[in-house]
Amino acid sequence: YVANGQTEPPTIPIFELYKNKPFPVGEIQEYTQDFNRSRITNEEKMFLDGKIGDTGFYETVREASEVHRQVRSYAQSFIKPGIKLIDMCEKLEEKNRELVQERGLERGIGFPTGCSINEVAAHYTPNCGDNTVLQQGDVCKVDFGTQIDGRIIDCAFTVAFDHKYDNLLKAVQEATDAGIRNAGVDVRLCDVGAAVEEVMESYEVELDGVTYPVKCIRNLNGHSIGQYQIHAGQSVPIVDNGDQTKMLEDQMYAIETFGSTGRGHVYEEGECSHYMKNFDAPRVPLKLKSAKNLLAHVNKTFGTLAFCRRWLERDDGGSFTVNSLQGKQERYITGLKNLCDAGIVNAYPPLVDSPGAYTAQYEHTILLRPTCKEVVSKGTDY
Ligand SMILES: O=S(=O)(c1cccs1)N(Cc1ccc(F)cc1)Cc1ncn[nH]1
Ligand SMILES: [Mn+2]
Ligand SMILES: [Mn+2]
Repeated sequence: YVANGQTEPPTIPIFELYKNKPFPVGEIQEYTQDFNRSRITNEEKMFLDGKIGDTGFYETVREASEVHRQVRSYAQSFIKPGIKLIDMCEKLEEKNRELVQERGLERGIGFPTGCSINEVAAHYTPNCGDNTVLQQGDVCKVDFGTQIDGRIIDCAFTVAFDHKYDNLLKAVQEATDAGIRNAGVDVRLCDVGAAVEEVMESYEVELDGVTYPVKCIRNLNGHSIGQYQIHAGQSVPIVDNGDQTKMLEDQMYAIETFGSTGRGHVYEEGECSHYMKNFDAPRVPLKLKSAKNLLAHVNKTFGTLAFCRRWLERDDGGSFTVNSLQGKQERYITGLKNLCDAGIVNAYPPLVDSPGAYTAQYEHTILLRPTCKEVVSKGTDY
């Protein structure tokens, strides 16, 4: 059937769906603290906002957000115990490509589909050959991105099938919402962290007879987002870390919080799947032919967007070897290590709390517009 023009499951690209209509506006929040913003009049704020609007920036971000909402709604219908994580990611990514009407670097997937499980908090997506299956008792963080013109929507939610985790998920959803409410132009980053921490640590969760306080994972944070740059330099803490840096007007932010029943601290651990070119990569001469070929492929296919090993094996993958006798996997592993050692590509290994811990995440992308705060990725689900 068709609901407001879209099929079920969704198959019509969002651009087509809104052919001559404006894309849906995100959730609008007024700024609470009006620090030195009173230095500019409302007329000036509206003028600035209108100028940005005229560039098409808001329409671009709102289109990508609607793609994200429809992709995650479809994903929520098939993310069930027994599904192979690799199939889950590929099905979600295929729909993401379809609804954004993928076109090279102009529009497509923003970064790898994270599906980190239990004590793994972030940056896990299966590499080829990983046959991990989602289980009934798992807590899975689904974190994926959609980008148009390099404007990346970074938005994530947690899936758990056992209601024993309800309080953990509620703590994190409320903490992320508190972070979003406290964000604003000229707001100090540490004050956002403090607001998150206060909400998160007001929750506890009872699992199998043991009661755990929900802890913020203090070394994970949200971040500013730039064009084709998922992390644009500012980190938004989820605890009060004393960072007096102020949030910026006209800046996009990912506000994400993580709750844990474990240490509340993650380490980089396990096989890496997530990689991304250093935004300010040095131009160094490469000796290895496979590295040279791989870098050419990365520049063409991903640019400065994050990618994962699985995507290097997609049939549009270039030829990274001198001899094609090597299997697909070996073809790029050596080259990839060479690019990382040369400081051209950074590796982002899984971020893991203590064994037996359960971690949850919620994340939205927000715009600090001159006139208001817009939670562009807000949906009816979260
Ligand atoms: O942890 S981050 O590296 C970070 C750096 C400084 C502050 S937050 N990171 C950005 C990123 C890095 C590599 C990726 F492949 C994808 C994303 C946050 C994030 N991961 C998923 N969603 N949001
Ligand atoms: Mn994310
Ligand atoms: Mn993020």
